Amino acid sequence: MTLNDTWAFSEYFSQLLLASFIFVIGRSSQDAYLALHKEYGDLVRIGPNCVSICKPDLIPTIYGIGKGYVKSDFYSVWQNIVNGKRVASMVFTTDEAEHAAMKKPIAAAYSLSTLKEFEPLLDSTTAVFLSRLDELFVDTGKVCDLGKYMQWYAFDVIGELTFSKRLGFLEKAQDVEGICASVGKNFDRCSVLGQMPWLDRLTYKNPIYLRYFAKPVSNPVVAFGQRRLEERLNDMDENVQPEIEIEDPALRAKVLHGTIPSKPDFLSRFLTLHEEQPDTVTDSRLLAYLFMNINAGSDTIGATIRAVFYYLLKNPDSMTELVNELQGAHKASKLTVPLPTWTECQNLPYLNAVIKEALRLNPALALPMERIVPPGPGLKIDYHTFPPGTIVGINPWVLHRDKRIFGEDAEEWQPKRWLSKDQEKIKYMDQHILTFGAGKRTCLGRNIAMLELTKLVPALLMRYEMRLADPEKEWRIINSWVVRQEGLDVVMSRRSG
Ligand code: HEM
Repeated sequence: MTLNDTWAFSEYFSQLLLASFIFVIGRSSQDAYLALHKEYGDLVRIGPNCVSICKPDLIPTIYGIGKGYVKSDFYSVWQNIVNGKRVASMVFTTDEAEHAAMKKPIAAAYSLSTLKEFEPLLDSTTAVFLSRLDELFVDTGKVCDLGKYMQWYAFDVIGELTFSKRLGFLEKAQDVEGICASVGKNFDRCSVLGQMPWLDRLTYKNPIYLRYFAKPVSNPVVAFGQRRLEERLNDMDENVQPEIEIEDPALRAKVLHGTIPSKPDFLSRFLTLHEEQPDTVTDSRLLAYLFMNINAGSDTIGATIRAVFYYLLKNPDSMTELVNELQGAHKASKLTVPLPTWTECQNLPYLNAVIKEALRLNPALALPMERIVPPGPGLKIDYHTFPPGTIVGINPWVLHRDKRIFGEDAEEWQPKRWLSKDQEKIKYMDQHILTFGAGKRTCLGRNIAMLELTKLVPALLMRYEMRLADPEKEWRIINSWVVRQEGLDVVMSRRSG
């Protein structure tokens, strides 16, 4: 079959079946996209006006700054409704001017230099996490659904960073106010509607529905942020998370209680901006910032930590190599236990390679990141020209398995690829990592994510030996744009020495 034939075939296929809609409803679209690209090549038409692209060297063209490719209506579907009006968070606005206005005041709060200030907040939640794992699983020998706890950890961290309070997931060992379920439902619904945005305009964003039936705040996650905001404004911050007994004094010393006004959490930063620039940081934008943190910074982190541990547990050699590195560093007084510092963690090559490999094989957002071809000559790839208005996107899950970029073992877990002596090769691979997006719309929370991942993995591995409860069992991946993996059941014990 020639490229023209395959293109025609996939065109026919997409028209007939509305391919992307069907893949996404099936919840395993990452496999469907991979299979289609293997069969039909670099360009696969997945909807009447939509093309999935998997080809090296195209990231700068589609996502590069100043190239004019804007986000498609896939993103509009995720915009929330507050009091009958659309309120887009930064992730989901398709309007570049609005995006710039939203980003400018808050960008510094997410910068690398601010990171250090977040460490005590992060350590506080990690101390609670370890203490809960000790109590609930190590002391009892019960099997731990580590995936579930990792998601709760991620929620509590973002609560601690945003509101200076853990949201109580770990303390209560439950989904507080059903917020995980709400975030999950929102991903489930919007990932499907995003394939046919007109369906969203016809239903949830229909003016009649909005006028007569919609709740004042459409999304429970926004309502959740609103309640936390009101608590802060009414000085009702304390005592939200139940106090738990923490036996280990080294962990107890790290746990922060209640709100100290000088603590640099996101909410206090946003409130200061709200006071200083009320016309820019309006009431609704303030809520959008809170929603953005909870929505963008919880499930994505949970999915990535789960992947790190899944691959380590499935690859015992890799686990041993990492534990040896950590123990060696600890013996040389270069790694603090129970909670290592960010600076220490950055100096551990195998740890960083493991995290990079998990981010490559398991990008937390696994659908094409859709952009619209701008006015002008169109997008020319090989002998195809896609006219302005065509929706194009690269799916990180597929690109990260491309052998032309990552080599013959592209589909395998191989952290050592990141430790190659060939710096050019590493640079080329790095240029093709899309886990955090690319260009102007790159993930704003990337530094926080790396801080969280890089500190948590050694903290857990220095404390516990872990094994899969059933080594033969595979996890289940549910793809609702964010990938949610189920079935990471582990048995854990305290590591000796
Ligand atoms: C491992 C964790 C994370 C992953 C894999 C991830 C991934 C991504 C990706 C792929 C995008 C771009 C989406 C697109 O262009 O379609 C994005 C955007 C964004 N992310 Fe993250 N993210 C993570 C953690 C976080 C955290 C912790 C926060 C905040 C606390 C955050 C906040 C944002 C924001 C605000 C944007 C929009 C940026 C913009 O449009 O300017 N993310 N993220």
